[in-house]
Amino acid sequence: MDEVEPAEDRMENYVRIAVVGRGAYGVCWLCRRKESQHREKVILKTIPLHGLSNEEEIAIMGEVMLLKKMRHPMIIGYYSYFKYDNTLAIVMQYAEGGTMERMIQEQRGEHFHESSVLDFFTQILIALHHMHSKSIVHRDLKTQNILMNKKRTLVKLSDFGISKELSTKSVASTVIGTPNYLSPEICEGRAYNQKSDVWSLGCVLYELLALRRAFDGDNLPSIVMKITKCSYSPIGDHATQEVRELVGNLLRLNEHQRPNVQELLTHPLVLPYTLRIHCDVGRVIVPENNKRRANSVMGGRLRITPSAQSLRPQERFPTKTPISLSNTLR
Ligand SMILES: Nc1ncnc2c1ncn2[C@@H]1O[C@H](COP(=O)(O)OP(=O)(O)OP(=O)(O)O)[C@@H](O)[C@H]1O
Repeated sequence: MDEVEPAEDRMENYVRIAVVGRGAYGVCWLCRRKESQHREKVILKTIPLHGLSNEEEIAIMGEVMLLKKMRHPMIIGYYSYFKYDNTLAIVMQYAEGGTMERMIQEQRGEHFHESSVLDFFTQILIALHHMHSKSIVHRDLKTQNILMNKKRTLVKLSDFGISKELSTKSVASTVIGTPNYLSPEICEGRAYNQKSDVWSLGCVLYELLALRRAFDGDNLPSIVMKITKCSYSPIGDHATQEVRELVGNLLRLNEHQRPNVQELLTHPLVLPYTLRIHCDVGRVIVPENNKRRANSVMGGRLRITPSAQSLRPQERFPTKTPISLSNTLR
Protein backbone atom coordinates (compact mmCIF):
# COMPACT_ATOMS: atom_id res chain seq x y z
CA MET A 1 0.00 0.00 0.00
CA ASP A 2 1.23 3.54 -0.72
CA GLU A 3 2.37 5.67 2.12
CA VAL A 4 -0.38 7.97 3.35
CA GLU A 5 0.42 11.63 2.89
CA PRO A 6 -0.11 13.75 6.02
CA ALA A 7 -3.66 15.05 6.26
CA GLU A 8 -3.73 18.84 5.95
CA ASP A 9 -7.42 19.53 5.49
CA ARG A 10 -9.86 19.90 8.39
CA MET A 11 -13.57 20.07 9.20
CA GLU A 12 -13.38 23.79 9.94
CA ASN A 13 -12.70 24.37 6.23
CA TYR A 14 -16.23 23.23 5.36
CA VAL A 15 -19.82 24.24 5.95
CA ARG A 16 -22.26 21.36 5.94
CA ILE A 17 -25.27 21.86 3.68
CA ALA A 18 -27.18 18.58 3.68
CA VAL A 19 -26.93 14.81 3.87
CA VAL A 20 -27.04 13.39 0.33
CA GLY A 21 -26.86 9.73 1.18
CA ARG A 22 -25.96 7.05 3.65
CA GLY A 23 -23.77 4.04 3.03
CA ALA A 24 -22.93 0.96 5.02
CA TYR A 25 -20.18 2.77 6.93
CA GLY A 26 -21.23 6.37 7.16
CA VAL A 27 -22.92 9.46 5.86
CA CYS A 28 -22.24 11.52 2.74
CA TRP A 29 -22.52 15.25 3.37
CA LEU A 30 -22.84 17.91 0.75
CA CYS A 31 -20.54 20.68 1.97
CA ARG A 32 -19.22 24.00 0.84
CA ARG A 33 -15.56 24.86 1.10
CA LYS A 34 -15.40 28.08 3.13
CA GLU A 35 -12.36 29.87 1.93
CA SER A 36 -11.93 29.03 -1.70
CA GLN A 37 -12.62 31.61 -4.37
CA HIS A 38 -15.64 29.76 -5.75
CA ARG A 39 -16.82 28.21 -2.48
CA GLU A 40 -17.11 24.89 -4.29
CA LYS A 41 -19.54 22.25 -3.24
CA VAL A 42 -17.90 18.96 -2.34
CA ILE A 43 -18.95 15.68 -0.77
CA LEU A 44 -17.58 14.69 2.60
CA LYS A 45 -17.96 10.99 3.10
CA THR A 46 -17.76 10.67 6.88
CA ILE A 47 -16.98 7.32 8.43
CA PRO A 48 -16.98 6.93 12.22
CA LEU A 49 -13.85 5.02 13.18
CA HIS A 50 -15.14 4.20 16.65
CA GLY A 51 -15.60 0.47 17.10
CA LEU A 52 -14.01 -0.45 13.78
CA SER A 53 -11.57 -3.28 13.79
CA ASN A 54 -8.05 -2.74 12.52
CA GLU A 55 -8.91 -4.66 9.36
CA GLU A 56 -11.95 -2.46 8.71
CA GLU A 57 -9.93 0.71 9.21
CA ILE A 58 -7.29 -0.62 6.82
CA ALA A 59 -10.02 -1.47 4.28
CA ILE A 60 -11.44 2.05 4.52
CA MET A 61 -8.02 3.62 4.11
CA GLY A 62 -7.67 1.30 1.13
CA GLU A 63 -10.62 3.08 -0.48
CA VAL A 64 -8.87 6.41 0.05
CA MET A 65 -5.69 5.07 -1.50
CA LEU A 66 -7.57 3.65 -4.48
CA LEU A 67 -9.45 6.89 -5.02
CA LYS A 68 -6.15 8.75 -5.02
CA LYS A 69 -4.75 6.38 -7.61
CA MET A 70 -7.80 6.59 -9.81
CA ARG A 71 -7.51 10.08 -11.29
CA HIS A 72 -9.72 9.94 -14.35
CA PRO A 73 -12.49 12.09 -15.86
CA MET A 74 -14.98 9.25 -15.53
CA ILE A 75 -14.10 8.40 -11.95
CA ILE A 76 -15.23 10.51 -9.02
CA GLY A 77 -12.46 12.91 -8.04
CA TYR A 78 -10.69 12.59 -4.74
CA TYR A 79 -9.52 15.81 -3.08
CA SER A 80 -8.27 15.01 0.40
CA TYR A 81 -9.00 13.25 3.63
CA PHE A 82 -8.68 14.09 7.30
CA LYS A 83 -9.71 12.79 10.70
CA TYR A 84 -11.86 14.62 13.25
CA ASP A 85 -13.65 13.39 16.39
CA ASN A 86 -12.61 9.82 15.68
CA THR A 87 -14.24 10.09 12.25
CA LEU A 88 -12.59 9.83 8.85
CA ALA A 89 -13.73 12.36 6.26
CA ILE A 90 -12.99 11.75 2.60
CA VAL A 91 -13.41 14.89 0.52
CA MET A 92 -14.52 14.15 -3.00
CA GLN A 93 -16.07 15.65 -6.08
CA TYR A 94 -19.80 16.34 -5.92
CA ALA A 95 -21.80 14.66 -8.66
CA GLU A 96 -24.78 16.97 -8.97
CA GLY A 97 -26.81 14.64 -11.20
CA GLY A 98 -27.09 11.95 -8.51
CA THR A 99 -26.96 8.26 -9.25
CA MET A 100 -27.64 6.51 -12.55
CA GLU A 101 -30.22 4.42 -10.71
CA ARG A 102 -32.23 7.57 -9.94
CA MET A 103 -31.84 8.83 -13.50
CA ILE A 104 -33.28 5.53 -14.80
CA GLN A 105 -36.17 5.69 -12.32
CA GLU A 106 -36.96 9.23 -13.39
CA GLN A 107 -37.41 8.11 -17.01
CA ARG A 108 -40.72 6.64 -15.80
CA GLY A 109 -40.74 4.02 -18.51
CA GLU A 110 -39.63 6.26 -21.39
CA HIS A 111 -36.69 4.52 -23.02
CA PHE A 112 -33.42 6.33 -23.57
CA HIS A 113 -32.31 6.87 -27.12
CA GLU A 114 -29.90 4.06 -27.95
CA SER A 115 -27.11 6.51 -28.75
CA SER A 116 -27.39 7.90 -25.20
CA VAL A 117 -27.22 4.39 -23.77
CA LEU A 118 -24.11 3.59 -25.82
CA ASP A 119 -22.59 6.90 -24.81
CA PHE A 120 -23.07 6.14 -21.09
CA PHE A 121 -21.95 2.56 -21.63
CA THR A 122 -18.73 3.64 -23.35
CA GLN A 123 -17.93 6.15 -20.63
CA ILE A 124 -18.26 3.44 -17.97
CA LEU A 125 -16.15 1.17 -20.16
CA ILE A 126 -13.41 3.78 -20.43
CA ALA A 127 -13.39 4.18 -16.64
CA LEU A 128 -13.24 0.39 -16.16
CA HIS A 129 -10.46 0.13 -18.71
CA HIS A 130 -8.49 2.66 -16.69
CA MET A 131 -9.01 0.59 -13.54
CA HIS A 132 -8.30 -2.75 -15.14
CA SER A 133 -5.14 -1.40 -16.73
CA LYS A 134 -3.96 -0.78 -13.16
CA SER A 135 -5.03 -4.31 -12.19
CA ILE A 136 -7.84 -2.96 -10.05
CA VAL A 137 -11.30 -4.47 -10.18
CA HIS A 138 -14.30 -2.46 -9.06
CA ARG A 139 -16.30 -5.44 -7.69
CA ASP A 140 -19.42 -3.39 -6.97
CA LEU A 141 -20.41 -1.91 -10.30
CA LYS A 142 -24.11 -1.08 -10.24
CA THR A 143 -26.31 1.84 -11.21
CA GLN A 144 -26.25 3.13 -7.60
CA ASN A 145 -22.47 3.50 -7.84
CA ILE A 146 -22.47 5.36 -11.12
CA LEU A 147 -22.84 9.07 -10.46
CA MET A 148 -23.76 11.73 -12.99
CA ASN A 149 -22.86 15.34 -13.66
CA LYS A 150 -25.55 18.01 -13.35
CA LYS A 151 -26.66 17.70 -16.98
CA ARG A 152 -26.51 13.93 -16.71
CA THR A 153 -24.25 13.66 -19.71
CA LEU A 154 -21.09 12.46 -17.95
CA VAL A 155 -20.68 9.46 -15.70
CA LYS A 156 -18.41 9.17 -12.68
CA LEU A 157 -17.73 5.77 -11.18
CA SER A 158 -17.77 5.84 -7.41
CA ASP A 159 -17.69 3.72 -4.31
CA PHE A 160 -14.39 1.95 -4.20
CA GLY A 161 -15.22 0.56 -0.77
CA ILE A 162 -14.76 -3.02 -1.89
CA SER A 163 -12.60 -2.50 -4.94
CA LYS A 164 -9.46 -4.52 -4.91
CA GLU A 165 -6.06 -4.40 -6.40
CA LEU A 166 -5.43 -7.79 -7.93
CA SER A 167 -1.91 -8.94 -7.39
CA THR A 168 -0.24 -12.25 -8.05
CA LYS A 169 -0.55 -13.03 -4.36
CA SER A 170 -4.15 -12.06 -3.73
CA VAL A 171 -7.44 -12.91 -5.31
CA ALA A 172 -10.31 -10.54 -4.78
CA SER A 173 -13.08 -12.80 -3.64
CA THR A 174 -15.15 -11.11 -0.96
CA VAL A 175 -18.84 -10.69 -1.76
CA ILE A 176 -20.61 -7.66 -0.35
CA GLY A 177 -23.49 -5.45 -1.43
CA THR A 178 -26.53 -5.60 -3.71
CA PRO A 179 -26.71 -9.11 -5.19
CA ASN A 180 -28.43 -8.18 -8.48
CA TYR A 181 -25.19 -7.36 -10.29
CA LEU A 182 -23.16 -10.30 -9.01
CA SER A 183 -21.67 -12.56 -11.64
CA PRO A 184 -22.37 -16.30 -11.78
CA GLU A 185 -18.79 -17.11 -10.75
CA ILE A 186 -19.20 -15.03 -7.57
CA CYS A 187 -22.54 -16.70 -6.85
CA GLU A 188 -20.71 -20.01 -7.15
CA GLY A 189 -18.05 -18.88 -4.71
CA ARG A 190 -15.26 -18.51 -7.21
CA ALA A 191 -12.77 -15.65 -7.25
CA TYR A 192 -13.55 -12.23 -8.63
CA ASN A 193 -11.72 -11.11 -11.74
CA GLN A 194 -11.94 -8.40 -14.41
CA LYS A 195 -14.55 -10.39 -16.32
CA SER A 196 -16.83 -10.22 -13.27
CA ASP A 197 -16.87 -6.42 -13.71
CA VAL A 198 -17.79 -7.09 -17.36
CA TRP A 199 -20.82 -9.12 -16.23
CA SER A 200 -21.92 -6.27 -13.94
CA LEU A 201 -21.44 -3.89 -16.84
CA GLY A 202 -23.78 -6.12 -18.86
CA CYS A 203 -26.37 -5.76 -16.08
CA VAL A 204 -25.96 -1.98 -16.23
CA LEU A 205 -26.32 -1.96 -20.04
CA TYR A 206 -29.45 -4.12 -19.76
CA GLU A 207 -30.91 -1.72 -17.17
CA LEU A 208 -30.19 1.34 -19.31
CA LEU A 209 -32.01 -0.30 -22.22
CA ALA A 210 -34.87 -2.01 -20.42
CA LEU A 211 -35.26 0.44 -17.48
CA ARG A 212 -35.40 -2.53 -15.12
CA ARG A 213 -32.81 -4.79 -13.56
CA ALA A 214 -31.62 -7.80 -15.53
CA PHE A 215 -31.81 -10.10 -12.53
CA ASP A 216 -34.33 -9.29 -9.85
CA GLY A 217 -36.36 -11.19 -7.31
CA ASP A 218 -37.93 -11.05 -3.89
CA ASN A 219 -35.09 -12.75 -2.11
CA LEU A 220 -31.43 -13.64 -2.47
CA PRO A 221 -31.90 -17.29 -3.54
CA SER A 222 -34.30 -16.36 -6.34
CA ILE A 223 -31.91 -13.69 -7.65
CA VAL A 224 -28.94 -16.05 -7.45
CA MET A 225 -30.95 -18.77 -9.25
CA LYS A 226 -31.68 -16.38 -12.14
CA ILE A 227 -28.06 -15.24 -12.32
CA THR A 228 -26.61 -18.74 -12.36
CA LYS A 229 -29.04 -19.74 -15.13
CA CYS A 230 -28.55 -16.42 -16.91
CA SER A 231 -32.30 -16.12 -17.03
CA TYR A 232 -33.43 -12.58 -17.91
CA SER A 233 -36.51 -11.37 -19.72
CA PRO A 234 -36.11 -10.01 -23.27
CA ILE A 235 -35.11 -6.36 -23.46
CA GLY A 236 -37.77 -5.54 -26.02
CA ASP A 237 -38.00 -4.55 -29.66
CA HIS A 238 -37.22 -0.90 -28.99
CA ALA A 239 -33.56 -1.96 -28.75
CA THR A 240 -31.68 -2.95 -31.91
CA GLN A 241 -30.60 -6.51 -32.53
CA GLU A 242 -26.93 -5.40 -32.32
CA VAL A 243 -27.20 -3.89 -28.86
CA ARG A 244 -29.21 -6.87 -27.60
CA GLU A 245 -26.44 -9.13 -28.87
CA LEU A 246 -23.91 -6.97 -27.06
CA VAL A 247 -25.82 -7.51 -23.80
CA GLY A 248 -25.81 -11.24 -24.52
CA ASN A 249 -22.03 -11.19 -25.00
CA LEU A 250 -21.47 -9.48 -21.66
CA LEU A 251 -23.88 -11.76 -19.83
CA ARG A 252 -22.22 -15.04 -20.76
CA LEU A 253 -22.19 -17.60 -17.97
CA ASN A 254 -18.65 -18.65 -18.82
CA GLU A 255 -16.46 -15.68 -17.99
CA HIS A 256 -13.83 -16.80 -20.51
CA GLN A 257 -16.36 -16.21 -23.27
CA ARG A 258 -17.07 -12.64 -22.16
CA PRO A 259 -15.10 -9.94 -23.96
CA ASN A 260 -12.64 -7.91 -21.93
CA VAL A 261 -12.94 -4.13 -21.70
CA GLN A 262 -10.20 -3.61 -24.28
CA GLU A 263 -12.11 -5.70 -26.81
CA LEU A 264 -15.35 -3.94 -25.96
CA LEU A 265 -13.85 -0.51 -26.63
CA THR A 266 -13.24 -1.56 -30.23
CA HIS A 267 -16.54 -3.41 -30.72
CA PRO A 268 -18.12 -2.04 -33.94
CA LEU A 269 -21.08 -0.65 -32.03
CA VAL A 270 -18.91 1.00 -29.41
CA LEU A 271 -15.87 2.17 -31.38
CA PRO A 272 -17.44 5.41 -32.71
CA TYR A 273 -18.28 6.43 -29.14
CA THR A 274 -14.82 5.45 -27.89
CA LEU A 275 -13.21 7.65 -30.52
CA ARG A 276 -15.47 10.62 -29.98
CA ILE A 277 -15.23 10.50 -26.19
CA HIS A 278 -11.43 10.27 -26.33
CA CYS A 279 -11.31 13.24 -28.69
CA ASP A 280 -13.62 15.28 -26.52
CA VAL A 281 -12.57 14.31 -23.03
CA GLY A 282 -9.57 16.64 -23.05
CA ARG A 283 -11.99 19.50 -22.83
CA VAL A 284 -13.70 18.17 -19.73
CA ILE A 285 -12.51 19.60 -16.45
CA VAL A 286 -11.37 16.82 -14.19
CA PRO A 287 -10.01 16.93 -10.68
CA GLU A 288 -6.40 16.84 -9.73
CA ASN A 289 -5.71 14.91 -6.57
CA ASN A 290 -1.99 14.83 -6.17
CA LYS A 291 0.33 16.97 -4.14
CA ARG A 292 0.52 19.72 -6.78
CA ARG A 293 -2.96 20.68 -5.66
CA ALA A 294 -1.63 23.32 -3.26
CA ASN A 295 -1.22 25.73 -6.16
CA SER A 296 -4.68 25.26 -7.54
CA VAL A 297 -6.71 24.71 -4.43
CA MET A 298 -8.37 28.10 -4.68
CA GLY A 299 -9.93 27.27 -7.96
CA GLY A 300 -7.33 28.25 -10.55
CA ARG A 301 -8.42 26.49 -13.71
CA LEU A 302 -6.17 24.78 -16.16
CA ARG A 303 -7.86 24.10 -19.44
CA ILE A 304 -6.33 21.40 -21.55
CA THR A 305 -6.85 20.97 -25.21
CA PRO A 306 -7.47 17.60 -26.85
CA SER A 307 -4.11 15.99 -27.15
CA ALA A 308 -2.20 12.87 -26.39
CA GLN A 309 -2.58 13.92 -22.75
CA SER A 310 -6.31 14.29 -22.98
CA LEU A 311 -7.06 11.60 -20.43
CA ARG A 312 -4.78 13.05 -17.81
CA PRO A 313 -6.73 14.98 -15.22
CA GLN A 314 -5.38 18.49 -14.85
CA GLU A 315 -7.66 20.29 -12.51
CA ARG A 316 -9.22 20.31 -9.11
CA PHE A 317 -12.69 21.25 -7.90
CA PRO A 318 -14.58 21.01 -11.16
CA THR A 319 -17.69 23.00 -10.41
CA LYS A 320 -18.66 23.18 -14.05
CA THR A 321 -18.01 21.14 -17.12
CA PRO A 322 -16.96 23.66 -19.76
CA ILE A 323 -18.27 21.60 -22.59
CA SER A 324 -20.79 18.81 -22.44
CA LEU A 325 -19.68 15.63 -24.10
CA SER A 326 -23.22 15.21 -25.29
CA ASN A 327 -22.92 18.39 -27.35
CA THR A 328 -20.58 16.62 -29.65
CA LEU A 329 -21.94 13.14 -29.32
CA ARG A 330 -25.56 13.75 -30.11
N1 LIG B 1 -19.65 12.17 -4.84
C1 LIG B 1 -20.97 12.12 -4.67
N2 LIG B 1 -21.78 13.01 -5.26
C2 LIG B 1 -23.13 12.96 -5.08
N3 LIG B 1 -23.76 12.03 -4.33
C3 LIG B 1 -23.00 11.10 -3.72
C4 LIG B 1 -21.58 11.09 -3.85
N4 LIG B 1 -21.09 10.05 -3.15
C5 LIG B 1 -22.15 9.44 -2.61
N5 LIG B 1 -23.30 10.06 -2.93
C6 LIG B 1 -24.65 9.68 -2.51
O1 LIG B 1 -24.57 9.11 -1.22
C7 LIG B 1 -25.06 7.76 -1.23
C8 LIG B 1 -24.22 6.92 -0.28
O2 LIG B 1 -22.94 6.73 -0.83
P1 LIG B 1 -21.83 5.80 -0.17
O3 LIG B 1 -20.68 5.74 -1.11
O4 LIG B 1 -21.56 6.25 1.21
O5 LIG B 1 -22.51 4.40 0.03
P2 LIG B 1 -23.21 3.37 -0.95
O6 LIG B 1 -22.41 3.23 -2.18
O7 LIG B 1 -24.64 3.75 -1.17
O8 LIG B 1 -23.22 2.09 -0.06
P3 LIG B 1 -22.02 1.26 0.60
O9 LIG B 1 -21.45 2.05 1.72
O10 LIG B 1 -22.73 0.04 1.08
O11 LIG B 1 -21.04 0.97 -0.48
C9 LIG B 1 -24.99 7.34 -2.69
O12 LIG B 1 -25.93 6.36 -3.00
C10 LIG B 1 -25.26 8.63 -3.43
O13 LIG B 1 -26.66 8.87 -3.51
